[in-house]
Amino acid sequence: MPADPVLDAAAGDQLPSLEEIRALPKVELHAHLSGSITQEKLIELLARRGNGDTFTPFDCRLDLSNALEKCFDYFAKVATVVTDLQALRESTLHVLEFFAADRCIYLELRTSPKQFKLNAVESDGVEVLTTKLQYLQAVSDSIQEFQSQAQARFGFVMEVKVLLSVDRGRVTSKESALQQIDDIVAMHVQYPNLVVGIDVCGNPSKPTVLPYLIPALLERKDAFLKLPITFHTAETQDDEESRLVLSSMRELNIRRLGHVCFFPDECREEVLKGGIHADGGCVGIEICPTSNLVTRGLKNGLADHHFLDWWKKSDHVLLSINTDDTGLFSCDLSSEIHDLARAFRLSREDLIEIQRQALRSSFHPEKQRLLETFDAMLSSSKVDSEQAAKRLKTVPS
Ligand SMILES: CNc1ncnc2c1ncn2[C@@H]1O[C@H](COP(=O)(O)O)[C@@H](O)[C@H]1O
Repeated sequence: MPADPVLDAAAGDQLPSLEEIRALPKVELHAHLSGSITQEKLIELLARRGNGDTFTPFDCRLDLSNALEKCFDYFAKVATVVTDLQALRESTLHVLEFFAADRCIYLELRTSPKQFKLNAVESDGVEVLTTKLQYLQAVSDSIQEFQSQAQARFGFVMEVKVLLSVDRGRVTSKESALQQIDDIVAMHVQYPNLVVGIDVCGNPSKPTVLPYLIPALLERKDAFLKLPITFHTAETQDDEESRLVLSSMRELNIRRLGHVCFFPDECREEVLKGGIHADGGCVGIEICPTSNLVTRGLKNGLADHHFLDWWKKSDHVLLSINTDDTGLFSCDLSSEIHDLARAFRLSREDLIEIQRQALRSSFHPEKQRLLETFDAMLSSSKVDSEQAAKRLKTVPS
Protein backbone atom coordinates (compact mmCIF):
# COMPACT_ATOMS: atom_id res chain seq x y z
CA MET A 1 0.00 0.00 0.00
CA PRO A 2 1.52 3.38 -0.98
CA ALA A 3 2.23 5.81 1.85
CA ASP A 4 -0.31 8.53 2.41
CA PRO A 5 1.66 11.80 2.41
CA VAL A 6 -1.01 13.82 4.21
CA LEU A 7 -1.37 11.24 6.91
CA ASP A 8 2.37 10.95 7.40
CA ALA A 9 2.89 14.68 7.41
CA ALA A 10 0.09 15.19 9.92
CA ALA A 11 0.81 12.51 12.48
CA GLY A 12 4.29 11.29 11.80
CA ASP A 13 2.93 7.73 11.79
CA GLN A 14 -0.12 5.93 10.45
CA LEU A 15 -2.59 7.83 12.63
CA PRO A 16 -4.96 9.85 10.49
CA SER A 17 -5.12 13.51 11.43
CA LEU A 18 -8.36 15.22 12.41
CA GLU A 19 -8.32 17.08 9.07
CA GLU A 20 -8.01 13.84 7.15
CA ILE A 21 -10.90 12.36 9.09
CA ARG A 22 -12.97 15.46 8.35
CA ALA A 23 -12.30 14.90 4.64
CA LEU A 24 -13.53 11.30 4.78
CA PRO A 25 -17.16 10.51 3.98
CA LYS A 26 -18.76 9.33 7.23
CA VAL A 27 -21.88 7.72 8.63
CA GLU A 28 -23.81 8.57 11.79
CA LEU A 29 -26.26 6.02 13.14
CA HIS A 30 -26.71 7.12 16.74
CA ALA A 31 -27.61 10.79 17.09
CA HIS A 32 -30.51 12.05 19.23
CA LEU A 33 -32.06 15.16 17.78
CA SER A 34 -32.48 17.21 20.99
CA GLY A 35 -29.06 16.24 22.33
CA SER A 36 -27.42 17.19 19.05
CA ILE A 37 -28.43 20.85 19.20
CA THR A 38 -25.23 22.70 20.00
CA GLN A 39 -25.01 24.65 23.25
CA GLU A 40 -24.41 27.83 21.21
CA LYS A 41 -27.66 27.25 19.34
CA LEU A 42 -29.54 26.77 22.60
CA ILE A 43 -28.17 30.05 23.90
CA GLU A 44 -29.17 31.74 20.63
CA LEU A 45 -32.71 30.36 20.78
CA LEU A 46 -33.05 31.42 24.42
CA ALA A 47 -31.68 34.90 23.79
CA ARG A 48 -34.18 35.41 20.98
CA ARG A 49 -37.00 34.42 23.28
CA GLY A 50 -35.92 37.26 25.54
CA ASN A 51 -37.53 36.16 28.81
CA GLY A 52 -34.26 36.30 30.72
CA ASP A 53 -33.80 32.53 30.73
CA THR A 54 -30.29 31.53 29.73
CA PHE A 55 -27.89 28.64 29.75
CA THR A 56 -24.27 28.41 30.89
CA PRO A 57 -22.20 26.34 28.45
CA PHE A 58 -20.32 23.46 29.98
CA ASP A 59 -18.03 20.59 29.00
CA CYS A 60 -19.23 17.44 30.71
CA ARG A 61 -15.88 15.70 30.08
CA LEU A 62 -14.28 17.97 32.68
CA ASP A 63 -16.26 16.65 35.61
CA LEU A 64 -17.46 13.05 35.39
CA SER A 65 -19.38 13.08 38.67
CA ASN A 66 -23.15 12.38 38.51
CA ALA A 67 -22.79 12.14 34.75
CA LEU A 68 -26.10 10.50 33.90
CA GLU A 69 -28.00 12.97 36.05
CA LYS A 70 -26.31 15.86 34.27
CA CYS A 71 -27.09 14.36 30.86
CA PHE A 72 -30.77 14.07 31.63
CA ASP A 73 -30.83 17.57 33.18
CA TYR A 74 -29.45 18.77 29.86
CA PHE A 75 -32.24 17.09 27.88
CA ALA A 76 -34.77 18.64 30.27
CA LYS A 77 -33.20 22.02 29.59
CA VAL A 78 -33.42 21.50 25.83
CA ALA A 79 -37.10 20.64 26.27
CA THR A 80 -37.65 24.08 27.81
CA VAL A 81 -36.12 25.66 24.70
CA VAL A 82 -37.64 23.60 21.89
CA THR A 83 -41.24 24.21 22.86
CA ASP A 84 -42.94 24.72 19.51
CA LEU A 85 -42.86 23.46 15.94
CA GLN A 86 -40.95 26.48 14.66
CA ALA A 87 -38.11 25.98 17.18
CA LEU A 88 -38.14 22.29 16.26
CA ARG A 89 -37.82 23.08 12.53
CA GLU A 90 -35.00 25.53 13.15
CA SER A 91 -33.07 23.24 15.49
CA THR A 92 -33.49 20.24 13.17
CA LEU A 93 -32.11 22.25 10.26
CA HIS A 94 -29.21 23.32 12.46
CA VAL A 95 -28.41 19.70 13.39
CA LEU A 96 -28.56 18.57 9.75
CA GLU A 97 -26.20 21.35 8.67
CA PHE A 98 -23.84 20.50 11.51
CA PHE A 99 -23.49 16.89 10.33
CA ALA A 100 -23.28 17.76 6.63
CA ALA A 101 -20.52 20.30 7.35
CA ASP A 102 -18.57 17.40 8.86
CA ARG A 103 -19.00 15.38 5.65
CA CYS A 104 -21.51 12.92 7.01
CA ILE A 105 -23.07 11.28 3.97
CA TYR A 106 -25.79 9.37 5.81
CA LEU A 107 -27.44 10.47 9.04
CA GLU A 108 -29.86 8.22 10.85
CA LEU A 109 -31.42 10.74 13.21
CA ARG A 110 -33.45 9.55 16.17
CA THR A 111 -36.02 11.41 18.20
CA SER A 112 -38.98 10.80 20.48
CA PRO A 113 -42.01 12.56 19.00
CA LYS A 114 -43.43 15.20 21.33
CA GLN A 115 -46.52 17.31 21.68
CA PHE A 116 -46.16 21.03 22.25
CA LYS A 117 -48.57 23.28 24.08
CA LEU A 118 -50.48 25.80 22.00
CA ASN A 119 -51.72 28.99 23.64
CA ALA A 120 -55.29 28.08 22.81
CA VAL A 121 -57.48 26.42 25.42
CA GLU A 122 -60.52 24.34 24.48
CA SER A 123 -63.96 25.35 25.75
CA ASP A 124 -63.78 22.71 28.50
CA GLY A 125 -60.53 24.27 29.76
CA VAL A 126 -58.30 21.53 28.30
CA GLU A 127 -55.01 22.76 26.83
CA VAL A 128 -54.62 22.33 23.07
CA LEU A 129 -51.51 20.40 22.00
CA THR A 130 -49.83 19.87 18.67
CA THR A 131 -49.81 16.22 17.55
CA LYS A 132 -46.91 13.79 17.33
CA LEU A 133 -47.58 13.58 13.61
CA GLN A 134 -47.05 17.34 13.34
CA TYR A 135 -43.74 16.84 15.13
CA LEU A 136 -42.64 14.34 12.50
CA GLN A 137 -44.00 16.57 9.73
CA ALA A 138 -41.84 19.43 11.06
CA VAL A 139 -38.74 17.20 11.09
CA SER A 140 -39.57 16.04 7.56
CA ASP A 141 -40.01 19.66 6.37
CA SER A 142 -36.59 20.55 7.76
CA ILE A 143 -34.98 17.58 6.02
CA GLN A 144 -36.54 18.65 2.72
CA GLU A 145 -35.45 22.25 3.20
CA PHE A 146 -31.94 21.10 4.06
CA GLN A 147 -31.70 18.76 1.08
CA SER A 148 -32.95 21.38 -1.37
CA GLN A 149 -29.90 23.52 -0.54
CA ALA A 150 -27.37 20.84 0.34
CA GLN A 151 -25.67 20.40 -3.04
CA ALA A 152 -24.98 24.11 -3.36
CA ARG A 153 -23.87 24.52 0.26
CA PHE A 154 -21.94 21.33 0.95
CA GLY A 155 -21.18 19.88 -2.48
CA PHE A 156 -23.21 16.73 -1.79
CA VAL A 157 -26.61 15.80 -0.43
CA MET A 158 -26.48 14.05 2.93
CA GLU A 159 -29.13 11.32 3.09
CA VAL A 160 -31.28 11.38 6.19
CA LYS A 161 -33.63 8.80 7.68
CA VAL A 162 -35.44 8.90 11.01
CA LEU A 163 -35.70 6.44 13.87
CA LEU A 164 -38.55 7.15 16.25
CA SER A 165 -37.61 6.69 19.89
CA VAL A 166 -39.49 4.93 22.63
CA ASP A 167 -38.40 6.72 25.81
CA ARG A 168 -38.10 4.27 28.71
CA GLY A 169 -38.01 7.24 31.09
CA ARG A 170 -41.61 8.09 30.20
CA VAL A 171 -42.91 4.55 30.57
CA THR A 172 -44.95 4.06 33.73
CA SER A 173 -46.90 0.92 32.83
CA LYS A 174 -47.24 -1.61 30.05
CA GLU A 175 -50.13 0.45 28.68
CA SER A 176 -48.04 3.61 28.50
CA ALA A 177 -45.31 1.66 26.70
CA LEU A 178 -47.91 0.34 24.24
CA GLN A 179 -49.13 3.90 23.68
CA GLN A 180 -45.64 5.07 22.66
CA ILE A 181 -45.15 2.03 20.43
CA ASP A 182 -48.56 2.34 18.76
CA ASP A 183 -48.03 6.05 18.07
CA ILE A 184 -44.71 5.25 16.41
CA VAL A 185 -46.15 2.42 14.33
CA ALA A 186 -48.95 4.75 13.17
CA MET A 187 -46.43 7.44 12.22
CA HIS A 188 -44.43 4.91 10.25
CA VAL A 189 -47.57 4.17 8.22
CA GLN A 190 -47.80 7.88 7.36
CA TYR A 191 -44.07 8.27 6.62
CA PRO A 192 -42.88 4.86 5.38
CA ASN A 193 -39.96 6.28 3.41
CA LEU A 194 -38.65 8.49 6.18
CA VAL A 195 -39.05 6.38 9.31
CA VAL A 196 -36.85 3.31 8.99
CA GLY A 197 -36.72 1.95 12.52
CA ILE A 198 -37.35 2.26 16.23
CA ASP A 199 -34.92 3.30 18.92
CA VAL A 200 -35.38 2.37 22.56
CA CYS A 201 -33.65 5.00 24.66
CA GLY A 202 -34.12 7.13 27.76
CA ASN A 203 -32.77 7.28 31.26
CA PRO A 204 -31.20 3.85 31.91
CA SER A 205 -31.73 4.20 35.64
CA LYS A 206 -35.50 3.90 35.11
CA PRO A 207 -36.28 0.20 35.62
CA THR A 208 -39.07 -0.02 33.05
CA VAL A 209 -37.60 -2.40 30.47
CA LEU A 210 -38.21 -5.68 32.29
CA PRO A 211 -41.69 -5.14 33.65
CA TYR A 212 -43.25 -3.01 30.91
CA LEU A 213 -41.26 -2.32 27.78
CA ILE A 214 -40.22 -5.77 26.64
CA PRO A 215 -43.69 -7.24 27.36
CA ALA A 216 -45.27 -4.37 25.39
CA LEU A 217 -42.85 -4.76 22.49
CA LEU A 218 -43.54 -8.51 22.41
CA GLU A 219 -47.23 -7.79 22.15
CA ARG A 220 -46.57 -5.76 19.00
CA LYS A 221 -43.76 -7.91 17.60
CA ASP A 222 -45.27 -8.26 14.09
CA ALA A 223 -44.88 -4.51 13.58
CA PHE A 224 -41.10 -4.77 13.89
CA LEU A 225 -40.69 -7.05 10.91
CA LYS A 226 -40.85 -3.86 8.82
CA LEU A 227 -39.48 -1.59 11.52
CA PRO A 228 -36.25 -2.93 13.00
CA ILE A 229 -35.22 -1.91 16.50
CA THR A 230 -32.01 -0.54 17.92
CA PHE A 231 -31.90 -0.86 21.70
CA HIS A 232 -29.86 1.17 24.23
CA THR A 233 -28.34 -1.69 26.17
CA ALA A 234 -26.18 -1.92 29.27
CA GLU A 235 -25.49 1.78 29.45
CA THR A 236 -25.49 1.17 33.18
CA GLN A 237 -24.93 -2.20 34.79
CA ASP A 238 -28.07 -4.30 34.80
CA ASP A 239 -27.22 -7.87 33.82
CA GLU A 240 -30.77 -9.12 34.07
CA GLU A 241 -31.97 -6.46 31.65
CA SER A 242 -29.05 -7.14 29.29
CA ARG A 243 -29.91 -10.85 29.20
CA LEU A 244 -33.55 -10.12 28.53
CA VAL A 245 -32.73 -7.74 25.67
CA LEU A 246 -30.36 -10.31 24.19
CA SER A 247 -32.88 -13.14 24.44
CA SER A 248 -35.56 -10.95 22.80
CA MET A 249 -33.44 -9.88 19.86
CA ARG A 250 -34.67 -12.47 17.40
CA GLU A 251 -38.35 -12.18 18.25
CA LEU A 252 -38.35 -8.38 18.30
CA ASN A 253 -36.07 -7.87 15.30
CA ILE A 254 -33.56 -5.94 17.41
CA ARG A 255 -30.78 -5.50 14.87
CA ARG A 256 -28.51 -3.10 16.71
CA LEU A 257 -27.41 -2.45 20.28
CA GLY A 258 -26.38 0.97 21.55
CA HIS A 259 -23.50 1.60 23.98
CA VAL A 260 -23.17 -1.95 25.51
CA CYS A 261 -20.87 -0.44 28.16
CA PHE A 262 -21.68 -3.04 30.81
CA PHE A 263 -22.80 -5.91 28.59
CA PRO A 264 -22.06 -9.15 30.48
CA ASP A 265 -19.24 -11.25 28.99
CA GLU A 266 -21.50 -14.21 28.24
CA CYS A 267 -23.94 -11.93 26.35
CA ARG A 268 -21.13 -10.45 24.30
CA GLU A 269 -19.83 -13.91 23.47
CA GLU A 270 -23.26 -14.96 22.28
CA VAL A 271 -23.47 -11.97 19.95
CA LEU A 272 -19.95 -12.58 18.66
CA LYS A 273 -20.79 -16.24 18.01
CA GLY A 274 -23.56 -15.22 15.59
CA GLY A 275 -26.88 -16.91 14.89
CA ILE A 276 -28.89 -14.29 16.76
CA HIS A 277 -31.24 -13.74 13.83
CA ALA A 278 -32.90 -16.48 11.78
CA ASP A 279 -31.73 -14.87 8.51
CA GLY A 280 -28.10 -14.95 9.64
CA GLY A 281 -27.87 -11.14 9.67
CA CYS A 282 -25.19 -9.36 11.66
CA VAL A 283 -25.73 -7.39 14.86
CA GLY A 284 -24.81 -3.70 14.77
CA ILE A 285 -22.90 -2.33 17.75
CA GLU A 286 -23.15 1.43 18.15
CA ILE A 287 -20.16 2.89 19.95
CA CYS A 288 -20.40 6.49 21.19
CA PRO A 289 -16.90 7.29 22.49
CA THR A 290 -17.34 10.50 24.51
CA SER A 291 -20.79 9.55 25.74
CA ASN A 292 -19.48 6.17 26.90
CA LEU A 293 -16.46 7.77 28.50
CA VAL A 294 -18.62 10.24 30.42
CA THR A 295 -21.39 7.90 31.52
CA ARG A 296 -18.94 5.14 32.45
CA GLY A 297 -16.71 7.67 34.22
CA LEU A 298 -13.55 6.47 32.47
CA LYS A 299 -11.00 8.57 34.37
CA ASN A 300 -8.10 7.26 32.28
CA GLY A 301 -9.76 8.25 29.04
CA LEU A 302 -10.77 6.20 26.03
CA ALA A 303 -7.95 3.69 26.48
CA ASP A 304 -10.34 1.89 28.86
CA HIS A 305 -13.22 1.95 26.40
CA HIS A 306 -14.77 -1.42 25.49
CA PHE A 307 -14.18 -0.90 21.75
CA LEU A 308 -11.61 -3.70 21.56
CA ASP A 309 -14.14 -6.18 22.98
CA TRP A 310 -15.87 -5.93 19.60
CA TRP A 311 -13.42 -4.67 16.99
CA LYS A 312 -12.26 -7.45 14.64
CA LYS A 313 -13.65 -10.06 17.00
CA SER A 314 -16.34 -11.51 14.76
CA ASP A 315 -17.81 -11.49 11.25
CA HIS A 316 -21.24 -11.44 12.85
CA VAL A 317 -20.85 -7.94 14.26
CA LEU A 318 -20.88 -4.58 12.47
CA LEU A 319 -19.45 -1.63 14.36
CA SER A 320 -20.24 2.05 14.06
CA ILE A 321 -18.71 5.10 15.75
CA ASN A 322 -21.26 7.74 16.65
CA THR A 323 -21.77 10.98 18.54
CA ASP A 324 -24.93 10.29 20.62
CA ASP A 325 -25.46 13.96 21.56
CA THR A 326 -23.06 16.40 19.94
CA GLY A 327 -24.47 19.33 21.93
CA LEU A 328 -24.30 17.66 25.29
CA PHE A 329 -20.88 16.09 24.72
CA SER A 330 -19.30 19.05 22.86
CA CYS A 331 -18.12 16.79 20.06
CA ASP A 332 -18.68 16.08 16.38
CA LEU A 333 -18.47 12.94 14.30
CA SER A 334 -14.88 13.54 13.16
CA SER A 335 -13.65 14.36 16.65
CA GLU A 336 -15.25 11.17 17.99
CA ILE A 337 -13.60 9.05 15.31
CA HIS A 338 -10.31 10.85 15.81
CA ASP A 339 -10.35 10.35 19.60
CA LEU A 340 -11.05 6.64 19.19
CA ALA A 341 -8.41 6.31 16.46
CA ARG A 342 -5.82 7.87 18.75
CA ALA A 343 -6.78 5.68 21.70
CA PHE A 344 -6.54 2.45 19.68
CA ARG A 345 -4.03 3.40 16.97
CA LEU A 346 -6.58 2.91 14.21
CA SER A 347 -5.41 3.48 10.66
CA ARG A 348 -7.23 5.24 7.83
CA GLU A 349 -8.14 1.82 6.43
CA ASP A 350 -9.58 0.77 9.80
CA LEU A 351 -11.73 3.89 9.89
CA ILE A 352 -12.95 3.32 6.34
CA GLU A 353 -13.79 -0.26 7.23
CA ILE A 354 -15.81 0.94 10.24
CA GLN A 355 -17.73 3.42 8.05
CA ARG A 356 -18.56 0.57 5.67
CA GLN A 357 -19.69 -1.60 8.59
CA ALA A 358 -21.87 1.27 9.80
CA LEU A 359 -23.53 1.54 6.39
CA ARG A 360 -24.12 -2.20 6.30
CA SER A 361 -25.78 -2.11 9.73
CA SER A 362 -27.89 0.96 8.93
CA PHE A 363 -31.64 0.67 8.49
CA HIS A 364 -31.51 2.45 5.13
CA PRO A 365 -33.42 0.39 2.54
CA GLU A 366 -30.79 0.94 -0.19
CA LYS A 367 -27.53 0.08 1.51
CA GLN A 368 -25.81 -0.98 -1.69
CA ARG A 369 -26.44 2.39 -3.31
CA LEU A 370 -25.15 4.15 -0.20
CA LEU A 371 -22.02 2.00 -0.23
CA GLU A 372 -21.42 3.02 -3.85
CA THR A 373 -21.88 6.69 -2.93
CA PHE A 374 -19.46 6.18 -0.06
CA ASP A 375 -16.83 4.67 -2.38
CA ALA A 376 -17.26 7.47 -4.92
CA MET A 377 -16.86 10.14 -2.24
CA LEU A 378 -13.93 8.26 -0.77
CA SER A 379 -12.02 8.39 -4.05
CA SER A 380 -12.68 12.11 -4.33
CA SER A 381 -11.53 12.63 -0.72
CA LYS A 382 -8.33 10.76 -1.58
CA VAL A 383 -7.78 13.07 -4.54
CA ASP A 384 -8.44 16.05 -2.25
CA SER A 385 -5.91 14.70 0.26
CA GLU A 386 -3.28 14.16 -2.41
CA GLN A 387 -3.81 17.64 -3.79
CA ALA A 388 -3.53 19.05 -0.27
CA ALA A 389 -0.29 17.10 0.18
CA LYS A 390 1.10 18.50 -3.06
CA ARG A 391 0.14 21.99 -1.94
CA LEU A 392 1.88 21.31 1.40
CA LYS A 393 5.04 20.27 -0.45
CA THR A 394 5.07 23.49 -2.49
CA VAL A 395 4.71 25.71 0.58
CA PRO A 396 8.20 27.19 1.26
CA SER A 397 9.49 26.19 4.68
C1 LIG B 1 -26.42 9.82 27.10
N1 LIG B 1 -26.95 8.63 26.56
C2 LIG B 1 -28.30 8.44 26.36
N2 LIG B 1 -28.88 7.35 26.90
C3 LIG B 1 -30.20 7.15 26.77
N3 LIG B 1 -31.02 7.98 26.14
C4 LIG B 1 -30.48 9.07 25.58
C5 LIG B 1 -29.10 9.34 25.64
N4 LIG B 1 -28.85 10.47 24.97
C6 LIG B 1 -30.05 10.90 24.51
N5 LIG B 1 -31.04 10.07 24.90
C7 LIG B 1 -32.49 10.18 24.67
O1 LIG B 1 -32.73 11.13 23.66
C8 LIG B 1 -33.56 12.19 24.15
C9 LIG B 1 -33.16 13.49 23.51
O2 LIG B 1 -33.47 13.47 22.13
P1 LIG B 1 -34.96 13.62 21.56
O3 LIG B 1 -35.69 14.61 22.47
O4 LIG B 1 -35.60 12.29 21.59
O5 LIG B 1 -34.79 14.18 20.20
C10 LIG B 1 -33.33 12.17 25.65
O6 LIG B 1 -34.39 12.74 26.36
C11 LIG B 1 -33.18 10.68 25.93
O7 LIG B 1 -34.44 10.06 26.03
